[in-house]
Amino acid sequence: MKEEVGTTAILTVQDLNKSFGGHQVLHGVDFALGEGHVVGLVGPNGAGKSTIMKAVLGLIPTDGGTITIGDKPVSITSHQALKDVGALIEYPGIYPFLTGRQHLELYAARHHRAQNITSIVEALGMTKYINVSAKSYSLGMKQKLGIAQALVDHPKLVILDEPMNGLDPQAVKDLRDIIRKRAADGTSFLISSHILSELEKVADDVLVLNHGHIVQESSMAALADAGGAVYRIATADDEAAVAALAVADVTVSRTPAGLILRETGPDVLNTALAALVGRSIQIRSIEHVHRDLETSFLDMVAGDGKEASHK
Ligand SMILES: Nc1ncnc2c1ncn2[C@@H]1O[C@H](COP(=O)(O)OP(=O)(O)OP(=O)(O)O)[C@@H](O)[C@H]1O
Repeated sequence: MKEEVGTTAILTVQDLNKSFGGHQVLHGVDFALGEGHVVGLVGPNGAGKSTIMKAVLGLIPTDGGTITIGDKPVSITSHQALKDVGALIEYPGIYPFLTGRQHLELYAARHHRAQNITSIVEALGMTKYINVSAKSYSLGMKQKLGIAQALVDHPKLVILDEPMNGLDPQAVKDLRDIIRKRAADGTSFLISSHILSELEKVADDVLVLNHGHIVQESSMAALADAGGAVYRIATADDEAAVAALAVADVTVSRTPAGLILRETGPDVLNTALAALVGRSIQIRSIEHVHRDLETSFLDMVAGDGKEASHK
């Protein structure tokens, strides 16, 4: 029978702090992950995503705060709670002379071992090479094996750090289907990814981390609805455009795809266009963009050097 998916927290992180040397990388991080929920952890490079995941897995010492899985604490010296946790952090641990199947046999401890292995191998499309030694695996094949290792034993909590790295589109879809199916059966997921469009398809909630602070914690739907309309403006000279907009008191985020303008008031778009036209800056295109995770994310981490924010 299908397990009932409730709101019980399977993972609770409270006031987590972490420094490396004198550099504090996590500042009072708090969040909870409910049973059957898929939470996306996003943030710029170096924001502290992997550090959170390593702390949750008891792989690194922390500088205060508590981590609880189920009702048991986790720390560098307390790993009992991790029995029911599957994880892929940074790079999959691969032994070149073992076959894929032999790897999975190391991780599949429970009843229905052979059946669990066959099922994850099929779900991730690994059947053709699962009996071949892993030294011949491509980057994507190794990544799939790492994901399979995390999932094969049907853990209650799964932590995946950049799981889509190196996966082809079919494998990305296969992974998405597995995550949604397992979540529907009560498995909880914490997933970091820079591929925000993919994360958006699979996560229920999102945590945005910036410089070690959680700057936003929201359901994916609420995030998409938050704020006003968003426009992407392509100009012939973005640098000059940013300067002209600053003079006009308009805030934009600068991205490789153009300037992202958020409609924070009724006249913002008109003011921006007037400022650009007034300085004879050629406008190549203007597009009303769907307010997705990417635009929300760019707004939230704006002001970090690449983005231009003027008041
Ligand atoms: N072992 C370590 N020793 C010293 N500094 C570290 C160590 N591990 C991480 N850091 C630092 O901690 C900060 C957070 O790193 P972390 O790997 O958690 O970021 P991230 O959000 O996962 O980044 P990315 O998106 O690039 O993977 C960075 O400034 C990083 O240099």
